[in-house]
Amino acid sequence: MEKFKAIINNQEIESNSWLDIMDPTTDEVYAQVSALSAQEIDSAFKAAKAAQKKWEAIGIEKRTEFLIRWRDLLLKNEEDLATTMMHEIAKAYKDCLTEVRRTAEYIDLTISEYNDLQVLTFDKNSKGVTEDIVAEYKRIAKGVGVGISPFNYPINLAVSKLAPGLLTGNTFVFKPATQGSVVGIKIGQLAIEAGIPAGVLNVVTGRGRDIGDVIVTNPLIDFISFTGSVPVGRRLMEISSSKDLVLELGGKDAAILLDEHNLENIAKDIVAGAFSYSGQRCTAIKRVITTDNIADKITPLIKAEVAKLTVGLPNENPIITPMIDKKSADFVTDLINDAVKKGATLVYGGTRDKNLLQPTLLDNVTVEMNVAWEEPFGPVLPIIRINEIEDMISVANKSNFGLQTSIYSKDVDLAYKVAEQLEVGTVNINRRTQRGPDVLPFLGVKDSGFGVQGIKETILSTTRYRGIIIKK
Ligand SMILES: NC(=O)C1=CN([C@@H]2O[C@H](COP(=O)(O)OP(=O)(O)OC[C@H]3O[C@@H](n4cnc5c(N)ncnc54)[C@H](OP(=O)(O)O)[C@@H]3O)[C@@H](O)[C@H]2O)C=CC1
Ligand SMILES: O=C(O)[C@H](O)COP(=O)(O)O
Repeated sequence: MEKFKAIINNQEIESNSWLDIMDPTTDEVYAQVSALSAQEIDSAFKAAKAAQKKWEAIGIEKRTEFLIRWRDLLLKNEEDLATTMMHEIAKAYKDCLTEVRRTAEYIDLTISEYNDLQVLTFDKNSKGVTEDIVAEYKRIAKGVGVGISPFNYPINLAVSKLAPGLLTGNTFVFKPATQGSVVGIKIGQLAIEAGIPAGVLNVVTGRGRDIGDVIVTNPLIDFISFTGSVPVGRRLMEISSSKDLVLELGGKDAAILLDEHNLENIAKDIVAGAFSYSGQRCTAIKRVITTDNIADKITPLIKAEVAKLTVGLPNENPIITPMIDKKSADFVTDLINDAVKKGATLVYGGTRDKNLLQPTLLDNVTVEMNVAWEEPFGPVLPIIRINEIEDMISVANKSNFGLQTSIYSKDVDLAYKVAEQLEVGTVNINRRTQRGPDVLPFLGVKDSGFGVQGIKETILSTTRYRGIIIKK
């Protein structure tokens, strides 16, 4: 079995302990990665700190060249990266390839967005300035960043933190999810191959519950970008040494249907939004809210679409693949059982072979059922019947999450009015919930997050103004 070593200061670390990386499809150990000690993690921060000023000083043109070389290497190695990802997280191979390509595009867009950033200047002719001064405000690096990514997009949600921060002159200690660590180490190896200097990108591996506190309490941290679950996000807020945090956490995105227009296409959109990568996406549609009349019409259409979903192993490129682990699959099964026990109608699915769950559709879900509120992060979609728009908004807003919502209606003005009342980061009218296009700001409110991601926003959150004012 192959072993992959963590990378600190561009050196592979000869650690004494190893962490098993499972293949969720076979439930066998696929590889091992270093399980770093507290001392080794501390040395990663020292390396990042030592490298930062020099990395910033080499200038934007040089850093852009390094990033382009890194992007080229990601693409050159896309098959290997996609295959690794497929084994680590059981995502369909073609979706893994798409993720690598989306990541390469993310780097290109980061470079072009950075070029569009304006330097702020003021002088005695500027509004509100009475002194004879010339003032210039440039964005500069914050310093040493921590990037912590989740399992479900191991390349994209890593590079979307790292690329903007690296481009602007920061250095990083990057901790990939355990399932996703081999890919995390591989992108670190490719950064070395791209010539990115020692200490600029350090990849530390180990179980989050063992090394997480050690990472986030290091005194050398200037900012943290985390994507993952709510409990870990909350812990970071409590204990991190830096309070400069961007947190992208879970979601319970609703699709609210206001009328009967275009139901066949909406059913297709909802199913794509709910079930891709087996629902293991923060932006997946995780509940449908609509009236009795509309539900009577759309439920059979959604059922027909769900029945078409392909189910199988990731190398066969289906939509539904085995869930990331048994604990997660058990959680979804419990949600389904709880709902059925309390009177929900099992319209489709509900069966399971180990971690491979059939896509499951539940109708007549009520607010007493856990599946109405919990984030399953798995292939189950509840339909909640509510007849008044005010009550739909109220149930949508009662969730502790506030990531995104979809509203489907032929009356865009009405949909817009509803959108204005929803407590979420983003509302999509007549489109499914999703993160892209990546140039858009991406944010959650309430338990769904803190701060904003997206290409420009990440450039902003990994930099600060430095003002220089000259009195004439
Ligand atoms: N809003 C968004 O953009 C997104 C949100 N998510 C959310 O993430 C969750 C699923 O991802 P999952 O990977 O299971 O999330 P986790 O919160 O379990 O893990 C996320 C990352 O945090 C690490 N971690 C675990 N414990 C700690 C700790 N105490 N301190 C610091 N880091 C720690 C994990 O490492 P390890 O794997 O070693 O435990 C992993 O790298 C869902 O709730 C989902 O909604 C996912 C994607 C996008
Ligand atoms: O991690 C996630 O779930 C993503 O941020 C969602 O991205 P997507 O909407 O592009 O799948």
